Amino acid sequence: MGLNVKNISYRYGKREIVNDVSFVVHEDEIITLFGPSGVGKTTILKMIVGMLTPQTGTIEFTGESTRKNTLLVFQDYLLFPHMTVAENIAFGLKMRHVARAEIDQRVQEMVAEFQLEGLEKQYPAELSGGQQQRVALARAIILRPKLLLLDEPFSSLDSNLRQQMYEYLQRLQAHYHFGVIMVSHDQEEAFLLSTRVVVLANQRVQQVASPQELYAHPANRTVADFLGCFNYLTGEVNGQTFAVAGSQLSVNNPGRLQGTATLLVPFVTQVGLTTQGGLSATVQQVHWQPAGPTVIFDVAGQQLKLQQTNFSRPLKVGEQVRLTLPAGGQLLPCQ
Ligand SMILES: Nc1ncnc2c1ncn2[C@@H]1O[C@H](COP(=O)(O)OP(=O)(O)OP(=O)(O)O)[C@@H](O)[C@H]1O
Repeated sequence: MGLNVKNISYRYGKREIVNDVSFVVHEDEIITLFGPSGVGKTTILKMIVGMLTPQTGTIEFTGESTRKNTLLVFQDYLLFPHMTVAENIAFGLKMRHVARAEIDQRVQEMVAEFQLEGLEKQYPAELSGGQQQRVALARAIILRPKLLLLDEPFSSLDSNLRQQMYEYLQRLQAHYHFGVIMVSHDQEEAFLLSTRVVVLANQRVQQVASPQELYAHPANRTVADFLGCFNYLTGEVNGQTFAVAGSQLSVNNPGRLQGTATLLVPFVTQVGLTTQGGLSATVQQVHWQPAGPTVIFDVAGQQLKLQQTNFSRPLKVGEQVRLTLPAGGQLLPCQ
């Protein structure tokens, strides 16, 4: 089961929303469409379920997935206000004329899965946001979708309830086996839940990668900026070395880069202190945090922020240090 989205484009009137977007969803994956507001994430979901037709490109369902067993759950739940919890959950099966006894048994299964016991006869207005969200998911999962599309499903929930919903989603996915395409602009959520993330910006797919890969190797400056967790050190490339502030660093030079370039240094890079060589820096600020201090260095006028967990000794504001960065850092063209 899965999905193959190939080169789709969509315009509202003359306004281009998405252009040449491609990605695949494999069996049992959680894919997140991740990008700034208005980039076209909901538009892509609507094309997948057939509410909109792409002006170019194709959307192919593979394996057991079909458009019929693909369900879209909207951000605002859209529960029927005049129906009880049990009636809301049963609704889709009723529409499919499933036998009463089977409906009752499957509703009970969903009520148990989503811990909605005792709420079966309540109306949506009598439920908390988290309970409403569970009913909305139960109402979709009872139909045994092969692909579940979730449009910012957890955005209205506080962080504790979100954590609970993540657990529900992962547990249910493992139990009932369906692929998920989720829309989010919450990075923590996208990274925590997704097998792969589709990063969208400027009408296009910028990168499709696992959270780990995105973090280690953002494809370009747009992705790095959107992730927002990198320093950019500008210097000069010479072969496999990179000179910044009079220090030579070993880098992962893709070969085509020469001259001025930017070294990506993730905030969480673990650096060492040395007395010889390394990168010369001045400690500008030190902020205590439970997982280790965040230290801001000045590197010849460029700022380097590191969320370090294991400096070999406490650092003092104003002191000069020499830092050893891990070899093989990623260079991007200078912008
Ligand atoms: N029916 C419509 N007619 C014209 N423009 C529309 C229509 N629906 C959406 N748009 C525009 O298309 C763009 C993409 O909308 P879409 O809802 O797909 O973005 P999104 O990435 O899901 O945004 P958000 O994260 O804010 O939900 C937006 O600029 C929106 O204003």
